[in-house]
Amino acid sequence: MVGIYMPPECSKRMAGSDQGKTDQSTLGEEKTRSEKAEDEAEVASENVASNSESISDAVYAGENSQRTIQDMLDEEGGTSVFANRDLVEPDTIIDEERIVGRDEQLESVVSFLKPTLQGNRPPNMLLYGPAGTGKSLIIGAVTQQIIELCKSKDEHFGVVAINCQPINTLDQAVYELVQTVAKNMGAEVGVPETGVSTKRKYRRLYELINKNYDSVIFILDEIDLLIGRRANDEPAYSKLLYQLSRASNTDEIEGRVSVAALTNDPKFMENIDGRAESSFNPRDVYFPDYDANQLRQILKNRRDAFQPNALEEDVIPLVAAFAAQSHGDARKAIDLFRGAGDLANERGDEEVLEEHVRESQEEIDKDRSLKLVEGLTTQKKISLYATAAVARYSKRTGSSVPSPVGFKVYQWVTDELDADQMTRETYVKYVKELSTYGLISTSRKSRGRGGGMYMEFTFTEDPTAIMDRIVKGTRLETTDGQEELLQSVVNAQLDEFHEM
Ligand SMILES: Nc1ncnc2c1ncn2[C@@H]1O[C@H](COP(=O)(O)OP(=O)(O)OP(=O)(O)O)[C@@H](O)[C@H]1O
Repeated sequence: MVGIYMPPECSKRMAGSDQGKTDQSTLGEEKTRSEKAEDEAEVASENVASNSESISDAVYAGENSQRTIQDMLDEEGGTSVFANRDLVEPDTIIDEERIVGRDEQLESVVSFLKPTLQGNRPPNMLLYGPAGTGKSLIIGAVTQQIIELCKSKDEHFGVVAINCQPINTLDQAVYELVQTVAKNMGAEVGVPETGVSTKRKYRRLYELINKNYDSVIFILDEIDLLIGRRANDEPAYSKLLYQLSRASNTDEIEGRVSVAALTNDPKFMENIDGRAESSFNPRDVYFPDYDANQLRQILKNRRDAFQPNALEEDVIPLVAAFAAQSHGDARKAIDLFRGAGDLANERGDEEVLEEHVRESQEEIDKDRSLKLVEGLTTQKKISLYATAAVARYSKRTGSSVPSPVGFKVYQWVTDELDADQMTRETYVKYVKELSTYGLISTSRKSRGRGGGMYMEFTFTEDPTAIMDRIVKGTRLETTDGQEELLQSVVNAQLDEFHEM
C-alpha cells in the first residue's frame, strides 16, 4: 500500500468525514513507514563494515518513494482547468447575485413568505415548471434568508425539505420528514422506520416541530412522483398535502405551517383529491424554460469555476445552445459545462475547447435516459421492464408494444416477484410518463369497430440496455436466467392479442 501525503489544507477539507479518517490513518502509516526506514538506515550505518550497500539501498528507497509521491501530487494538482469546481456542481447553493432571469418568481415567493417575518402564516405554494428551471433554487434562496432574519429576532423558522422522487409510500414520506427534522436539529429520530403506524410517525414529526420551531415550511420536491402503492387509493401526495396543510388548523402543529410543493407537472392539481385541494389551496408560481441567452448568462455567472484562461471563447455559447435545445434546463447546462471541464482535465488539456463540449454532450445523450431509469420507483421499474421485455423478445416484425400485452407481462413479472400489482390504468400511466424522458413514444390505436382503444408504446432507446439497467441491484435480478420463460410469455401474449 502506498502512503499518500496529504497537504494540511486537504485534511482540513475532509475533516469530520469518513474519508478524512481513512486518510488520517494512511498518513499515520506513512509516518511509521518513514520512521522505520530511518531506523533501518540508522542500524545500517552502525554496521559500517559489511553494510555500505544497504545504506545506499535504504536512502535510495526513501528518495525513490518521495519522488513518486511528488509526481503523483503534480499530476493531480497541476493541470486542472477548474479554479472552483463546486460552482458547477448542481447541488451547490449559489449566492443571490448569480441567479439570472427569475425576478418575477423571486418576487412572488418573497411576497408569499414575507408574512412569516411579521408573525403571520404564509400561504401554501405550488411551484411548477419544467426540470432545471430554478424551482428548488428560488425557494431555497428565499427560505435561507428568512432563516437568517428570523435568527436575528430569536425566532425559530424551520425548513423541512425532502425530494419525493425516490420515496414509494406515504409512510416512507412521513418517516423521511421526521428524519429530516431530526437531522436539522441534531435530535434523535425517535421512531423506527418500520413496524410502527404512519400515525405515530406523524406524531413524532409534530412533536419535534413543536419543540423547536415557531414556524415551519415543508418543501416537497417532485411531489407528483409520490404516488403510493395502490392504484385505487387516493394518491400518497394527496394525503400528505392534506395532512400537512391542515396540521396547524387542527393544532397538531402549534406554530405556523406552510407547504411548498414543487412539480414539473402543470396539471398536478387536477389529480388531487377535493379535500386535499381545499386545505392545500396553493398560490401558484410558474417557472418557464430558459432561453439560450439566459442560459449563457447563468453560465457566465459561474465563469469563475474555471481558471482565468481555461475557457475557449466559444465554450459558453455552445453549452448554452445545447442546453437550450434540450428544453432550456439550467441543470443540463451546468452539467455539460462541468463535463467539458472534466474531459479537458482527463486529457491533460489546459483549456476547455469546443470539442470537449461536443464530446461531453454525446456522452450525456447516450447515458441520460438510461440513468433516469435507475431513479424510478419500483413499480415504474417493473412496468418499464415488462414493456421493454415485449419489445425485446417479440418475434413479430416491428417492436411496438400494445399496452394490453405489456400489462399482461407486467402481471406475470409481479407474480414472479410476489410484488404489489397495479391496475392496468396505472400501468399505462406509468409507461406513458416515461415518454417524457425520451425512452419511448406513445400513440393511441384502435382495434377496429367495437374493439376499443389501446395505447401502443415504441422504444426510442434499446430495450435490452433499458432492461439491463433496470435489473441492476433490484429484486428483478431474480428474473435473470428466466429469459426463455419470459420470451415465451411475451410471444404467447402477443399471439393472443393479435388473434382477438
Ligand atoms: N436562474 C438561475 N440562475 C442560476 N442558476 C440556476 C438558475 N436556475 C437554475 N439554476 C441552477 O440549475 C440547477 C437546477 O436548478 P433547480 O434544482 O432549482 O431546478 P428545478 O426547477 O428545481 O428542477 P427539478 O424540477 O428537476 O427539480 C441548479 O444547479 C441551479 O443552481
